[in-house]
Amino acid sequence: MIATEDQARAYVAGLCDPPAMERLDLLIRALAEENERQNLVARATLPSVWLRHIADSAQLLEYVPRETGPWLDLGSGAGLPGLVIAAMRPDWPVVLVESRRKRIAWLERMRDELALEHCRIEGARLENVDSAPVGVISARAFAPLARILTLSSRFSTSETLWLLPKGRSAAQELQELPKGQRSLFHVEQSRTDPASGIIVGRLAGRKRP
Ligand SMILES: C[S@@+](CC[C@H](N)C(=O)[O-])C[C@H]1O[C@@H](n2cnc3c(N)ncnc32)[C@H](O)[C@@H]1O
Repeated sequence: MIATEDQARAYVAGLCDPPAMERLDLLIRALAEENERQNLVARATLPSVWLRHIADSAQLLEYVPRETGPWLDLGSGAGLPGLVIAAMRPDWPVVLVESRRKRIAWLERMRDELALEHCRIEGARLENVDSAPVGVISARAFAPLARILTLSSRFSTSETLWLLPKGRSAAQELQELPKGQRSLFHVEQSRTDPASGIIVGRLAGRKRP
């Protein structure tokens, strides 16, 4: 389990190269500044930003050993986990969906400052984003599991990997799914919080067109 800021930074450094760590350092500095203008993350979490936000996001890469098609991050907000993934894997196509105007502006600015050419911001409600098959769907603190699946299944094929950090409600939310869907997912323990879970799985049936 990763428990301290030093451990979190070392863990993330093990998952990316030194230029990516420089991008993350820049992102963290900008996040602290921008958080004075808009509430991107809870202020109390900033002293443990590596643990609570960066490593918490970066751990999703352990489930994605190589690029498998666009990574779609729903309700990116501050850029968690999507912008962190894009900063660590700048060659991968990453799409950040966010509907709030100030957050869209923040994500666009960071995409430009970090020179993330393969990162695209969809500044719209997810419901209005055109369907296209993706390799990974992530969503942190976006919506209840059943609603995420209802809103986002149109982006998924049988090969799409769903990575849904769910905090302490992971097992409960999974239990509430209809049995057929429930069996497609399981809960992995978060590396940054022993009580938190990440719902991981693939939907059956739809082949990539
Ligand atoms: C609670 S925040 C979580 C942000 C980020 N994922 C994190 O973990 O810090 C949820 C975000 O989803 C965005 N959002 C909510 N509903 C949305 C929708 N239908 N389409 C696009 N974005 C949406 C909100 O504007 C907000 O920034």
